[in-house]
Amino acid sequence: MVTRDWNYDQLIGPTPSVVIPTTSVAIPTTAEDDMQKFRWGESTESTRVKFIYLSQLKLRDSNSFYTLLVRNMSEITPLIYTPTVGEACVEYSQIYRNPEGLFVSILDKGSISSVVRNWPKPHSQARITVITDGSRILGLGDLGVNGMPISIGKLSLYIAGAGIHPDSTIPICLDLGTNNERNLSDPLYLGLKRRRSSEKEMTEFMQELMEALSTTFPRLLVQFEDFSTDNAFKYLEMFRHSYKVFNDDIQGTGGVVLSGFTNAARIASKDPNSTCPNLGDHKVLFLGAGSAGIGGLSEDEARERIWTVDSKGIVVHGKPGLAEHKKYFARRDMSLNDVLPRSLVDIVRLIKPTALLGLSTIRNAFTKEVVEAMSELNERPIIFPLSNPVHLSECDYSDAVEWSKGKVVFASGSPFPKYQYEGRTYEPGQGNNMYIFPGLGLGTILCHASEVTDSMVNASAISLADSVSQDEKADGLIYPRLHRIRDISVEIALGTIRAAQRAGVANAPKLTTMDDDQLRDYIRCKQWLPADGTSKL
Ligand SMILES: NC(=O)C1=CN([C@@H]2O[C@H](COP(=O)(O)OP(=O)(O)OC[C@H]3O[C@@H](n4cnc5c(N)ncnc54)[C@H](O)[C@@H]3O)[C@@H](O)[C@H]2O)C=CC1
Ligand SMILES: CC(=O)C(=O)O
Ligand SMILES: [Mg+2]
Repeated sequence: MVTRDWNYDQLIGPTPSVVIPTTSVAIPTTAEDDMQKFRWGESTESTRVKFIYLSQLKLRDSNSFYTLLVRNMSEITPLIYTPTVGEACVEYSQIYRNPEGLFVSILDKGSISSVVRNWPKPHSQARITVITDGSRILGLGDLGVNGMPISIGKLSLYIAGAGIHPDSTIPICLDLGTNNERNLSDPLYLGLKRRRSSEKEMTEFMQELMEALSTTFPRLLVQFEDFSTDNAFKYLEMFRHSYKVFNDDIQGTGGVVLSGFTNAARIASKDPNSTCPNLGDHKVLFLGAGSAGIGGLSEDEARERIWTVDSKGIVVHGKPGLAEHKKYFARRDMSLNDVLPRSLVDIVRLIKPTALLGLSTIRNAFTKEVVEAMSELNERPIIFPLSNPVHLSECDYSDAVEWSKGKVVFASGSPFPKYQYEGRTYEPGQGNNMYIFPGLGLGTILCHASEVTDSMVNASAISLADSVSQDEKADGLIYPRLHRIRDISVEIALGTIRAAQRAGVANAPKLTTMDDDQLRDYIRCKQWLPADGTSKL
């Protein structure tokens, strides 16, 4: 007999009654306690139960759920998004309780249109879908249909962080098979027990899917999420000029990294208020050359200042079999015949970067030696371990502070707690695309953009960088605090709309006649708030 691992009986029962006070709501343990548990990704039974509880609350009383989320973004986000969502994905077939999104299977090929038409909410209201094929969920690899909570979690952030109406969102997970042996042999696995489709079959499927979605939901913006790197680049290129689509891991991550790096460079230049830090003084080393490491930074000047390192060492031009997406940043000033260092610390000593960014999924890749080498080279070393979830982070915040003696300018993909060092409290940044996609999506939707251009992504990054307040700057932050996400999303949407207008892809003429303050007000009044429950988007 097949048994499920956990006893969830306590979670079944009447609708949880949650009283929403006018001030912040306390969850059973303190956020600080939870943050300690998230350290090293030790997602406890307690955080899992909270994930399930919150999912159930959303289904039964979505108004209370979103009120709780909007009023407690910093505390609740780690429970519905990284790191807890990673654990939820791994265990999704075990903890599955109710349908929350749309599964489209390779077996539906030929009749995808009739499947998407089953979506039970009004089709004319659909505005945004997050689609994953589950092939690279965070840094956890191929999880197949267990990737559904990623689409759900990202859309919860659209709703709470940008003010998109819940009924305008469609979480989608594609079932194209899985190459994950654990799933294939798990009797409870919810997806197809077959290996992933061939490239040809998948491409035909994707073409049919995009056609079906755009016909059924004419105003839908598509966010591709957590596709394996080869497919992430391939389908973005294939569809970006014919449908409203962007790839969060390539473009959203590019935007959030550019934004955080710009502010970090301001700090490193000792002028946090400078409008234009001299980025030409910087050298950036990326550990990880996948979709997240390569995306978004395609300026010619930037190419000279960027080195990428993959599992085989520094990525050098002319290497036989080099993946297409790695070629752009492959170094031309190094040759395959050079004897190049292999260890990261030796690479750091050779290149002397001002910034070290991790998108490698290698836990603890930024060792004490590496951080010390960065600190010897730089007065304010910029170190961003961006891999998710927490237990795959290249470096822990407390270690980065200790090893750099408090000099580090730090942002991680998943949240770390503040850290006390020599009588001072240090606060980390969270360099996660969750800061970009809600505002980028909101702006794209509001101006009826026909496509998402690189200039719109760049504008979203600049708006995010400029959103850091004077107080936040005084505290050494390079990203705004998360509780301000709705206001930040307004600024990002504004930047996105203006860029869409300049690029000639916006289709809402009345927005062009508004000045920036009028446009801000317009965006704000379009944001859905759980309390009033009205449909605005
Ligand atoms: N903070 C954020 O907003 C985001 C973070 N990510 C995270 O970035 C990570 C990578 O994502 P993708 O680029 O899509 O994955 P990927 O699997 O395509 O790329 C991983 C890269 O790391 C390299 N790598 C693996 N082992 C290595 C080693 N021992 N030494 C050096 N390099 C090594 C690989 O060669 C590859 O280039 C994931 O953990 C993901 O969660 C992804 C998107 C956004
Ligand atoms: C944050 C995100 O999109 C990722 O880790 O894949
Ligand atoms: Mg992602």
